[in-house]
Order: sequence, then C-alpha cells, then structure tokens
Amino acid sequence: MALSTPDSVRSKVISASDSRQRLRIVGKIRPFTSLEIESFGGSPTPWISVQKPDLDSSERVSISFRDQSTSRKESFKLNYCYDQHEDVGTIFSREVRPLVSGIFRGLNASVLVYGARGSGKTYTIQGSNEKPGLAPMALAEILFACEEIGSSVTISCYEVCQDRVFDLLEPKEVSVFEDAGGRIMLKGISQFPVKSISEFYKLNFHGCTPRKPAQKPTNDVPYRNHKGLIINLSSNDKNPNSRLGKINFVDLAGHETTRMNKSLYALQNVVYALNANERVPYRESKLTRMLQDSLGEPSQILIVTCLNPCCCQDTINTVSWASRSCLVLNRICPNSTKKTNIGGRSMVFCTPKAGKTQNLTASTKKQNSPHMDFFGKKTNGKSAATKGRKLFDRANPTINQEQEISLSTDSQAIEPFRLNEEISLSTDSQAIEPDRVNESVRSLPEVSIGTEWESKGSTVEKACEIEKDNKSADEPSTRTEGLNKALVVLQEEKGNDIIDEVSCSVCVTEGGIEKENVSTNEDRSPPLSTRLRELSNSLKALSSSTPLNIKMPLESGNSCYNEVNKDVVEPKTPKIEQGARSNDNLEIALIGTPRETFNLCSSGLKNSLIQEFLKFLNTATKEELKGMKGIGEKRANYILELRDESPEPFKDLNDLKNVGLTMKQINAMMKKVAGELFN
Ligand SMILES: Nc1ncnc2c1ncn2[C@@H]1O[C@H](COP(=O)(O)OP(=O)(O)OP(=O)(O)O)[C@@H](O)[C@H]1O
Repeated sequence: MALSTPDSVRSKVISASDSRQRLRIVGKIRPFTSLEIESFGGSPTPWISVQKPDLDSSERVSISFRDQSTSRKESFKLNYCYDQHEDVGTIFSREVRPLVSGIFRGLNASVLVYGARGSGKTYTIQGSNEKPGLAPMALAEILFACEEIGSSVTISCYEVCQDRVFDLLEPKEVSVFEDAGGRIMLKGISQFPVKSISEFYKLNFHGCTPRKPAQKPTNDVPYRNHKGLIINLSSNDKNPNSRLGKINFVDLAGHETTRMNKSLYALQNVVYALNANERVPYRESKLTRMLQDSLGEPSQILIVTCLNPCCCQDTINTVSWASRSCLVLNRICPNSTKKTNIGGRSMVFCTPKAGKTQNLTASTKKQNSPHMDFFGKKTNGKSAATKGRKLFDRANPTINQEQEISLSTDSQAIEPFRLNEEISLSTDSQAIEPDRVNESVRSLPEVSIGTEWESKGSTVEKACEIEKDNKSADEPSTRTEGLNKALVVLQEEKGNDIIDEVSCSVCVTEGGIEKENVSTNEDRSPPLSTRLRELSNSLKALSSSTPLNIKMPLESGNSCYNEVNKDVVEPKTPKIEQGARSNDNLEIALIGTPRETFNLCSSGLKNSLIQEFLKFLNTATKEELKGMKGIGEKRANYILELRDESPEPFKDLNDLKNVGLTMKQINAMMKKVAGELFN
C-alpha cells in the first residue's frame, strides 16, 4: 500500500484552512490508456486544452474542446482542472485535505466523482493498490490524525441501484428517512470500526444485492449504480455515537447522455439549487436524500469531473453541466435567501440531447489492480449490468475485463437553450422603454440559440448573449429569438448585470383570443384524446390570430424586484387572453410577416403538445400508457414505479430517456401523437 502519512501532515490535516469555497467543481483529464495510444498510432493529440490562471488566482480555468472534423471549439469554465500528468495525490493535497480537516471540526463533506463512462472516476476515487485514490488517502490521513486526538472511525459502504440503497458490507437493503429532528437516518446501514487501512481492505465488500426479477426494469432500461463510502469520525473510542463529522465519497454512475440516470439528474438539480441558493430538491432521489446532511450548509463539497482525453460527447456534456454550476456559484449573493421559481419548478435542467451521434466503440483493458473490480459492467450492448462495480473491494480477485467506451464524434449534441415565454426577471425601479425594446427587437441581428448558449451557461443573463450568425435577416425568427433580442436590449440599457437587477414579466399573448390554458388541470388530467382535441381547437383559434404581443408590466415597487432569476427557461404555450391588448398599457406589438406569425403559433402548439403529453405520462393509468406507441407492459410498469418515487418524473422529453427510450423513439412517439390531431 503506497500510503504514507508523515508527521508534518498530521497537523496539516487538523488545521488546514477553511477559507475555501464551500463547493468546488474541478476537472481531471485522465491520461491516455495504452489502447488509446495504440489506436492513435502512438501519438494521440488531446482534444482538450486547458488555460489556467495562476494557481492562487480565484479565476476559473477555461477548458476547450476542439472538434477535429469542424475545427469548432467549445469552451467551459471550472474552478480548476488537473492535467493528464497531475496525479491523484495532487488533487488530494489541494482539494480533499481541507475537507478532511473540516470533519475534525464537526463539519460534513462530500467528494463526488462524476464523468462519462471510462473517464477515470473509479481510478480517481478508489485507485489501485499501488496508487490509492482519494478515498483511501483520506482514510489514511484521518486514521493517522485520530491516533493523536483519540477519535475513532467507522465506515459504511453502500450502493444505490435504481433509487434503492444496498449495504455493501452486510448484504441488506437500507432505508433512508428523516427522524423527528429532521436528521437524515440510514436505517439498517452497517458501520464497521476501522483502525488501519489494512483493516479497511479486509472488510468484505459485497456487490449490489440482487433484486427480485419483478423489480428489474426492462432490458433496455439503463441500469447503472452509484457507490459510496462514508467515513464517520467520532470524538472518542468509548462512545461511537459522539460523532464529529463525516466525509462521503461517491463514485457516481458514468454519465451517458442517452441513458441519463435518474439520481444523477436529481443530483445535478441539487447542486444547481445549492449554488443558486434555491430550494434544494433533495427528495428527488435516494442518493440526494441520503447525502442531504453532507451537501447542505455548512458542509463542504468537492465535485471532480473526470474527462476523457479522447473525443467523447458525454465528456462535453458533463463539463457543460459542471461549468453551468460553477457559473451560478460565482453569481450567488452569500446572504441571499431569496428563491426563484418559474412555472412552479425551482429550476430546469436541460439534459443534453443525444443528437445525431456517430458512435465508435473502442475497448480498453482495465489496469491490473487489486482494488479495481468492475463486476457487472456491460460487455455488450444488450445485457444490462446486474451487478455494480465493487467499490473499495479487496476481497475479490482482480478481473481484467473488456470495457466498452462509447466515443462520440458528434459536435452538435448539446440541446439548444430553452426559453420560456413567461420570464420572471428582477428589476430595480428604472423602467425600460418599450419602444426602444421593440425597435431593437426588429433591428438586431438574428440570435442563434444553440450549442454555444447551452455551453456558456444556463442563466437568463446568458440568454442575452448574441451570436451574429450567417443567416439572412429575412429568415423567419422565432418567438424565443424575439424575446432574446428584447433581453439583449435590456442588457444594453442596463449593462451586463441587468438580469440580476431587472424584473419584468414578459408574457406572450395572441391578440383578441381567449382560450383557457389547456394545462390547468391539476388534480386528475382528462384523457390524452380530450387534451389533443383542446389543442386542435387552439390551433384553429390561432390560425386566425393577430400579431404577437409582448406585455411588460414594469411597476415600480414590485416586491420581487431584487429577486435573481437563475433558471433556465423553456418554451411554453403562449397565453391567450381576451382583451389583453386593449387593457395593457405597456404592451409591445411585434408585427411580423404571416409566415413569422404562423411559425410562432406552431412552435407554441408544439410545446403545448409536449407539455400535455408529459402531463399524460405523469398521470395516466397503466392501460392508458400502454395505448401509446413504444409503451408496453414493462415500460408502463416502470413508469408507474418512477411515479411512485417522484410524483412528476417527466418534466421534459429528455426524461423519457430514463425509461430507456432513445431520442428517435421519443420523436416517433410525438409524431404519432401530433398526427392524431388530424385524424
Ligand atoms: N489518472 C489516471 N492515471 C492512469 N490511468 C487512469 C487514470 N484515470 C483512469 N485511468 C485508466 O483509465 C481507465 C478508465 O478508468 P476508470 O475505470 O476509473 O473509469 P470510470 O470512469 O470509473 O469508468 P466507468 O464509468 O465505466 O465506471 C482505466 O483503465 C484506468 O486505469
């Protein structure tokens, strides 16, 4: 075991400075594997470049990916990024040691390792016999410091499979609940005292507990697990309940854009909300719930985003997410307790679109290492992994296993920025001139809503960035573009921080037509056919609609003026209100060509249809679900299971990937639903 903890370290562990950010998101580019080197003829060129400011600088580093085929570059910012040549020990000293020090002061901490498949997550957190990862390094230092102050350590190890938690030290299921005092309890999890690293490795780790066949989802449903280790520190040997702090290490399931894991998605939402100072949706998954007391204030969090050195779309997607979280992080006001909410959702995450990907399958051999077992990994595209990786497992012999890594060459796969017609922004009392906005909306160059936007951040401020593209000014613009342009003007008027300051409610109305919002049924939705009929009626009504209006009530003294909107906004059906035009004195008419008007109406209807369809999936009976193309008995059961776990599992079309549908299948489903409008 190559773990050494010199005396000088002992004091460092206990006294390391806590003047760091509470949440840090760093990258780590893994070195090329021998197979990658071989397949690139001995000298692979990294597709990632990192521009670093000085080490001590608070500036974030910039990570760029170059698409070899198009020479297009996408850039993202993280708190820091460790190069291929920087080893895990360096990450430990700079990032994890301060967290270890925190647990001696009673703080909790979480180290989450996140990334695409094969990006080095397990290597980083668990490591090998010769090169221990972050978790064993931390344990070694904690044990060493404990000797001096007489504290004791227990460890627990668990696996989260399909939103169920299984103990890895004693094969049994663990339940997660809150006690009367609001503390998170892991009922049934075993805690083993350890006094040395060798004792730790002697513990007998078990794989994921086998589930009953009935609990297994369909074969094509994603089936990936998270593995966690909890190191609990107690103040003395005699009373193991006198806990000081704890540190969690979680090896998250590999991020696969086409198979987004539900709890990964929930975790992203939690991190985003923590950063944005919003209500934190811990209850969305077991994983986030069980980590609640190690993620919320004042716990310290480190997220290591592992990066594949070879072209891989999932890597871009993971960095894109991490970078968006960093962006929010750098915008929060520490004392703000304000919350943002759009459309009843505290936040919206765009799961990146799978896009048109060209998948190259490469095999890499796992390094021969006693700690690195990859039981249950998929060895072909069809069989679902029935056992997870064996985290921190020494009891099992090393297995050299062929592992599939999906290398994507797609450069277009990031979903376009989504904009809601109802944008709630904060403002101070300075009103924006409507005419100026209107004029500028027409005269500004076309706004490109796409990859660049997604990659640059999810706040509305980012919506104000414009990219002059090559499109002709005559090309029909979309309503969202119109709104973006309006935002650009707001930004011009008020400077870059406009979105933090400005509050206006922009809502789109179709003149003169009153139509009850088709998505108002809260309790029990009518059948899809009824909803489709309503949409069909909307279509008829809209076909005779007058030009689009944007009304912007900018009353001074609005109580939400200082609220900060950090949500990603998404397309929504235009609100159709009778008499809206005549009654609103601050409305702005955006007069467009008939084609433009038609395009706007159709895009509104499309979004409306999607919302209705999602509502249907969230509420329909099993028989109704089975009536849909692509949903059979098993998938219907799985949808019902997801609904048991969370009342509204489908918030956008991408969530359908959680039940194993591909984007192509989702599109086909939507086409069929839309086609029924005209039958
Ligand atoms: N820092 C590193 N130095 C040397 N080799 C590394 C490093 N990081 C990862 N590797 C090697 O890269 C390969 C993939 O790493 P690893 O298995 O840890 O990825 P992973 O992200 O955990 O994969 P999965 O998502 O499939 O679980 C392994 O062969 C591993 O030994």
